[in-house]
Amino acid sequence: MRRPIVIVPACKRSKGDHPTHTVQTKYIDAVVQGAGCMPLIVPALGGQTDIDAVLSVADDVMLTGATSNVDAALYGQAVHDPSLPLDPARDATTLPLLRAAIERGIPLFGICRGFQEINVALGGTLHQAVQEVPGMMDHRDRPGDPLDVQYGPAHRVRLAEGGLLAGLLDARDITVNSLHGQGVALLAPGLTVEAVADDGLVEAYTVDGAAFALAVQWHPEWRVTGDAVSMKLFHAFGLACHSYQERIP
Ligand SMILES: N[C@@H](CCC(=O)NCCCC(=O)O)C(=O)O
Repeated sequence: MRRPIVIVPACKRSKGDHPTHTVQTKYIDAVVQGAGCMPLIVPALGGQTDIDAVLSVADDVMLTGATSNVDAALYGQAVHDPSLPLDPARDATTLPLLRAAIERGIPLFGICRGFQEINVALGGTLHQAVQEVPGMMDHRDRPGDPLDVQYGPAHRVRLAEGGLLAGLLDARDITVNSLHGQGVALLAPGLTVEAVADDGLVEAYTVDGAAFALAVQWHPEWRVTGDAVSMKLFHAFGLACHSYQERIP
């Protein structure tokens, strides 16, 4: 049997003078080495995307992280810091795509920006600058640090008792990396919290009623094969893809 196909929507960003559609290699490698699946990159075509065509070949959808922010207009707010990058082409691709995937029961895995996209797509909102919210930690990385430091352990998250993650990881809490300035403010209806940081920020959730629809604010794709927790997450994700593939001819 062929490997399950994981749809990975790209970011649209300029490389010099040329607009490009890009996905970071670590996400692609994690799908192959962590989940045992075949990634299929989909360009950020926005409204030109034929969602039926894309999902007709999908056994899963994985939404990656990105330095760009989800446009605050999508949850009814003005952009707080206009100096930070946006990616409207990605927003216009991923939000309708993930809604359709959820409606069809296609497994979904969101990471960082992907975690934020799902929340916004389903009616939630974001803190645009978590570090400016009284009582909240600064969840950002320092771009000048070496990557090993940026993606290194940053803070504890407490896993929801009886939740998917607590069962999957057989743990009450784990330490995660942290590279985000935005975060969940209002959790969308139909999402169940799976993990929270010590400052109360939601760090993971699942979509109610879905066979597998998990989103995490941290980065389990980072050097996935060297991290037991990350491998458990991607292995579970891969099993969900195989189950979906076997269920749908
Ligand atoms: N821009 C959002 C999301 C942050 C995010 O996805 N960070 C990771 C970027 C690099 C990578 O993909 O590893 C925010 O700041 O909250």
